[in-house]
Amino acid sequence: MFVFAHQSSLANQYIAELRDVNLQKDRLRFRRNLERVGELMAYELSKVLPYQNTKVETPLGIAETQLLIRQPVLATIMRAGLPFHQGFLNYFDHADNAFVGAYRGYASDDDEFEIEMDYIVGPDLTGRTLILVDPMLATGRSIEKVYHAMLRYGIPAQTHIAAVIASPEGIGFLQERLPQCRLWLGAIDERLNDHYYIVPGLGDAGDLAFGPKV
Ligand SMILES: O=P(O)(O)OC[C@H]1O[C@H](OP(=O)(O)OP(=O)(O)O)[C@H](O)[C@@H]1O
Ligand SMILES: O=c1cc[nH]c(=O)[nH]1
Ligand SMILES: [Mg+2]
Repeated sequence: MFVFAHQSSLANQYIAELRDVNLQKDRLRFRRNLERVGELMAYELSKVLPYQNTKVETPLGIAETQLLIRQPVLATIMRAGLPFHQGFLNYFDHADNAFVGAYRGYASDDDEFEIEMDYIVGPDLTGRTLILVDPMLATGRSIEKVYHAMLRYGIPAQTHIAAVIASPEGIGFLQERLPQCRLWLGAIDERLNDHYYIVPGLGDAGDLAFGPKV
């Protein structure tokens, strides 16, 4: 498991700004910070992907380098995942992409919910590197449901899960249910509250990025 908060870097400043209740009023900055964390996390993740030796022709000769054998598939969950996804896509700029519409559906007045999923589109995943990106890993139920739904497009060679803020409960859930997936996290917080929100977390990432919904 990789965690930005376990080492010193600028990523922690961007995450601090995402959490800051005053800076959150600036939606553009909130979205851009999700994107910036996505960019930095994409770079860290790129270090464990397979590369091949390659030659590139310059105006003056031939340079030897290593390039990714194949670009990954980036998959995200709307809404909050969109700016984070864009950060990954800025760096994996030739990636293929998948999008999923999934959200917490509340049946009644209580806090219990089912993950509703009503839109999914993606490329053939057979043998690919799949990176599931969603800024909030709370209970882990959204990611788990989306991972299984994605398998209709084929079995990936490896799967990475990227989140900005995670709860210990969500991490434990995914480690039990999806032990084959590698986790890339910005920070691990204290706990979930009674509404299954991460504490201290940052609040509702989708609303902060795009505005309240009814
Ligand atoms: O780990 P979980 O308990 O499943 O919760 C995490 C989910 O909650 C958020 O989305 P939300 O349902 O708020 O939708 P939104 O992005 O449209 O606001 C977040 O982006 C995750 O998808
Ligand atoms: O803390 C949380 C949990 C789920 N979704 C969010 O946006 N925040
Ligand atoms: Mg939300």
